[in-house]
Amino acid sequence: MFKKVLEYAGEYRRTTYASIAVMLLGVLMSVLPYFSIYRLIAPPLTGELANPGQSLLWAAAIALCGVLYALLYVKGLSLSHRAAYSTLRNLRVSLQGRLEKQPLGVIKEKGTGTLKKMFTDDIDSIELLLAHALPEGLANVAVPFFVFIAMFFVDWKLALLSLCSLPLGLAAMGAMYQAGTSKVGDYYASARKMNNTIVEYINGMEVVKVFNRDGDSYRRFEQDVRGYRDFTLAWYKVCWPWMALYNSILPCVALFTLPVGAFLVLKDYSTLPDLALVLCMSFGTGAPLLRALSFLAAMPQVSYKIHALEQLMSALPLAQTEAPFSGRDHTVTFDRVHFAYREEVLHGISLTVPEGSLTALVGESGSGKSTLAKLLVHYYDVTGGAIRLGGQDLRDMSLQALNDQISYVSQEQFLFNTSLLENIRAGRLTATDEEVMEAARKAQCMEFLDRLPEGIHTMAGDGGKQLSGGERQRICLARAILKDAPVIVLDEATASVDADNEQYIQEAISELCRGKTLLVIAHRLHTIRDADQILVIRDGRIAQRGTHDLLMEEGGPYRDLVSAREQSQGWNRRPA
Ligand SMILES: Nc1ncnc2c1ncn2[C@@H]1O[C@H](COP(=O)(O)OP(=O)(O)OP(=O)(O)O)[C@@H](O)[C@H]1O
Repeated sequence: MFKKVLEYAGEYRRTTYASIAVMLLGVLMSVLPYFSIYRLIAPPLTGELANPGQSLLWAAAIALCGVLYALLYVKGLSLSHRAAYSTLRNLRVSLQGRLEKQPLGVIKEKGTGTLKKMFTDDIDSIELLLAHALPEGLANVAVPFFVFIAMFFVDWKLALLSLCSLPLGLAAMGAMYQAGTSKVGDYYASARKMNNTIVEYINGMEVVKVFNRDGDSYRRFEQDVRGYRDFTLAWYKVCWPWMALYNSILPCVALFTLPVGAFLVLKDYSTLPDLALVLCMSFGTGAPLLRALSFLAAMPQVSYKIHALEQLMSALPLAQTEAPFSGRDHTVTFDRVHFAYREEVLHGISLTVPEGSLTALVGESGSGKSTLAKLLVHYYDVTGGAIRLGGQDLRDMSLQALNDQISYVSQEQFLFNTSLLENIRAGRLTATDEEVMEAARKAQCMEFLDRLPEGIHTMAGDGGKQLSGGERQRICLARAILKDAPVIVLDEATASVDADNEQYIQEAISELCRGKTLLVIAHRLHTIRDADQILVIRDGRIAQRGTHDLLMEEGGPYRDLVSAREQSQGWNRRPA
């Protein structure tokens, strides 16, 4: 466990070792006074006359050790914390680097709560390991270890007696570990669940209020918070008895030494001064052992978190190379593509979107349309087959190279809490203010930007909450227009917007799509009547393909879909 974490210490590994050395000296200073005490009480035991000068010297040594212990302890802690927090920083940067290489879809599935917990709380908990358990724990175990060895040179029988409590204490500690490990998984899972629920509860508050789901939502919240409490208590409950046992047995190094040692002295197997010395040494080891133990209780939890972090870090990265895009054109090809989240949802999809053409995907909810779009923008790796852009497999180019060629306009429109100008500029960071304004104009944003007090310099608010859904959509379209990628993947918004907004959005989309290779997930069928090709997706397979006229004439799933939509929303809309 220490080794794994120390790999991230980098240049601070030496600082960690220095902190261990300083702590070792510190703990030694906390044990030496017991030797001085022995020197103070030894003369009467050996029948020597006490020397006041020497006694004063031993007393001064006790005080000096106390001062040195405090100084070394502070220095050791300052070194260990410097090393620990630098290692935590390295861990966070490394985790971010690994996550960046993993498929975006996989990252999103983990949930904001879980990821936030890993980045903050879980990594923070490793501080206990690096700043305390490693330097303090090690020093507090090492010094008693050497003291026990020294005891053997004094009197091996008495030394053995003072070690007698160790096996009992260690057995109790082992039992605690075993019991704790069996529960820590449940505890950790419940913490993760609670985190995700809290994040979801906060994010979904608006929906909860609108649909009067306060009761339901609160019940789930309450249930997961209660679950966390129950699992935590269950975990503590199995650990507490063993903790109490080893905490009381282990430091009692005089448990056997005092009664049995006195018997040995009476029987002349040992001497009184040796017994006094061994007892002093034993008492000296009690406090460091207790301190070392205080860290042990948390170790199963820390170990579990390190394991979870390792798992996250070692998840398969997205298949990609460093190569730039070198496709011959921007024709998109799906070649017998299979894909599974857990169960397979796409079963051998083959399709071609010729450069400069519009292909529309239609189908019932859950048929696999969004998954196809996400695969094209490489949110996930296909589980079978291949997706090519201009003949080049997506896995044979870097994600950045692919991103330069494709704009994905999804239903989730995320705006950063910065100015609208900067939000649009995110499409092409090198764009001038004039170019951003031009993109905003093309995306029909001026209509609402002119109404805002600070125009395009208005702050978007947390997640773009200052704007209406339609306005947010247009800002995102402006971003895509500015990016000007040759391939556009458009997941049409299902959320209904008012007629004015819809007209603006359709105009922005037309501007964005002019002359591009287009894959559109169409929820409103009237918008794709002029598509070069319409694919009807059903249960992860292509059920029908052709133009609108051809498919209407042919009959089958497409015509059924059109009739169903006609019935539900009317067909008298203007084509895009
Ligand atoms: N992250 C995920 N994890 C597991 N299963 C998923 C995930 N996302 C989608 N699915 C499943 O994959 C199947 C296809 O989903 P997909 O979102 O591609 O359908 P869709 O046709 O785009 O639906 P809609 O029109 O409602 O957006 C569905 O059965 C869905 O439940």
